[in-house]
Amino acid sequence: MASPFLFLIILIFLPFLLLFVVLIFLVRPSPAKIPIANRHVFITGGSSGIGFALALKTASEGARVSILARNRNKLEESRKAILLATGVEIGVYSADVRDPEAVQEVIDSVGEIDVLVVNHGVFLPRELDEEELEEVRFMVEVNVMGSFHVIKAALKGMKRRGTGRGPRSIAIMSSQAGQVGVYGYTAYCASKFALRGLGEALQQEVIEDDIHVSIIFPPDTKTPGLDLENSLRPDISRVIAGYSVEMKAESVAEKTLNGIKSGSFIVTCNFEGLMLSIATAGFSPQRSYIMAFCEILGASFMRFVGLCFVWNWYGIVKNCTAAATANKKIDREIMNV
Ligand SMILES: NC(=O)C1=CN([C@@H]2O[C@H](COP(=O)(O)OP(=O)(O)OC[C@H]3O[C@@H](n4cnc5c(N)ncnc54)[C@H](OP(=O)(O)O)[C@@H]3O)[C@@H](O)[C@H]2O)C=CC1
Ligand SMILES: CCCCCCCCCCCCCCCC(=O)[C@@H](N)CO
Repeated sequence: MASPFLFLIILIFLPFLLLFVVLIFLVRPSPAKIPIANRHVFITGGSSGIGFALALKTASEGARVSILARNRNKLEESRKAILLATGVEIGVYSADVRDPEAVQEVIDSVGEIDVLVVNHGVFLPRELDEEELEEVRFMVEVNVMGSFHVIKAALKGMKRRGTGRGPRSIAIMSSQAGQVGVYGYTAYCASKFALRGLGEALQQEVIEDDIHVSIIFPPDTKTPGLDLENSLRPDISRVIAGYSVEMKAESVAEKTLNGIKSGSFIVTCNFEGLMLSIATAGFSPQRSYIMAFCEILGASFMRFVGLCFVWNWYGIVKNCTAAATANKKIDREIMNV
């Protein structure tokens, strides 16, 4: 006869077990695997940082790779570097993603795309009050409209419903600043949050074409873009972003590629990112019943953790602002003497 203790254990775990079984049947879309070898991968912003690391990685895994960016010299350098490292010749194309015709022309010229990586992006962190509207418009136009131009230009060719070409992927580079509002990033956060909405809606529209959307949420990543950003960044932004560990571009590229291959909708890059994805799961599609299980069990606890972080960040904002005001006062006193 089973002991009462065993009975109790079963009783406690039964609901979890049931939930798990339900989730196996509930999660949508159904699992998908995206092959990379011998397929055409098209990467915007592939001449620098994360995009370059991804171009290198996909080329070394046997994909045909094309990259798009503005600066021809950087494109050429990337082509040479990848040829040297892998022996693979990639295609390089110069266009500004803000120019829909130029983007369309490039995409029409490269042939069928199997994996589209919308990775280009610009970031100029500054308090909104200090930022020119021109800079806000620049970030929104490149990060949001630029992504629309690229996706729209590629979509018709990628769709071709029922052509038996195998599953295709559209991967979009957001940021942890697309999951969390961060001081000094009003425009950038707006642009990166926007990409999530774009991706969630788009996945419903393209699922029947066997196209699988992934959104990647990296933390600070060591790239030329970050070096430039660091020269502008308000201190408070630096402190808040510092709560998520900085990564190397190669590691982010590796996470990105694994996410694409497994057809994951939300792709996280480090531990903090994984926690953020549980805290912000919302109504996003989820293929993995294991992740769905973690999201359900983690939801309320992660909300509590999130509130603790927010408490801490508001404290930082208060202290830094008080310190800055005090400094100004001292400056004024010194000057008055
Ligand atoms: N580095 C980081 O800390 C993080 C970055 N991200 C995101 O990852 C992506 C890549 O970032 P990262 O590697 O750091 O960036 P980099 O600044 O190192 O590279 C940006 C790439 O995008 C291209 N690009 C920029 N503007 C345009 C444009 N108007 N038209 C076409 N191409 C353009 C650049 O080439 P060119 O200038 O020649 O056009 C370059 O190839 C971005 O979307 C960024 O928001 C997300 C989280 C963290
Ligand atoms: C246990 C739960 C942990 C939660 C930790 C939360 C940390 C949030 C940090 C947000 C970081 C935003 C980085 C933006 C990087 C980026 O996109 C730029 N480098 C480009 O501008």
